[in-house]
Amino acid sequence: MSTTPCTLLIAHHSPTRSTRALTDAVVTGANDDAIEGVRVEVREALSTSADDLLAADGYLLGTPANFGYMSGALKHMFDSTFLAIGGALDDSGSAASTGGTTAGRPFGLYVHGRYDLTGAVRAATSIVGALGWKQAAPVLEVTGDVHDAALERAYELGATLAALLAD
Ligand SMILES: Cc1cc2nc3c(=O)[nH]c(=O)nc-3n(C[C@H](O)[C@H](O)[C@H](O)COP(=O)(O)O)c2cc1C
Repeated sequence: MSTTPCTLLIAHHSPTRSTRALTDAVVTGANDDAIEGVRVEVREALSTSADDLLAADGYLLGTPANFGYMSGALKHMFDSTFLAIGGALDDSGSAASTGGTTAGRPFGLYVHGRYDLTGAVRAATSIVGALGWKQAAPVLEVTGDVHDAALERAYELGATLAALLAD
């Protein structure tokens, strides 16, 4: 008898060497040989669709901090899918808390920047909070050059989310 593997979707915007190195480490960790029964899907945020998000059981989101916010690419992903994946707006047009389609699914987040990640982390966690996603690991915040310690933490983040879905 075969069982359908859970899917971990890694949706990221990694336009530079620093962000790409973190994403590569996250992906490698998620594919750790010790973790079985999880399919890892990697998508550029700009080409991540609502169907991709709906089909996943958990999420890893990666973005640089740009102008005090998440990248435009990750923002675009949420702008273009939010309502289709269970999000809702209140009467003022603000994101409203919802128990929609993807509510309860686990997520992890990694953010790279040069000096201040606050706004990017707050924006991303606020949106997925409105979707009802559950934070499954501390946000990985990396400021400045990406050294081995950060890459190890990125690997651990990927492995943590994948292991959670394998359980
Ligand atoms: C237009 C622009 C805006 C940026 N805004 C921020 C920011 O608000 N906070 C921050 O920590 N870094 C900021 N950065 C730095 C980027 O986050 C950083 O370039 C990115 O994570 C990639 O890292 P790297 O340049 O070391 O490869 C910005 C960079 C650019 C080009």
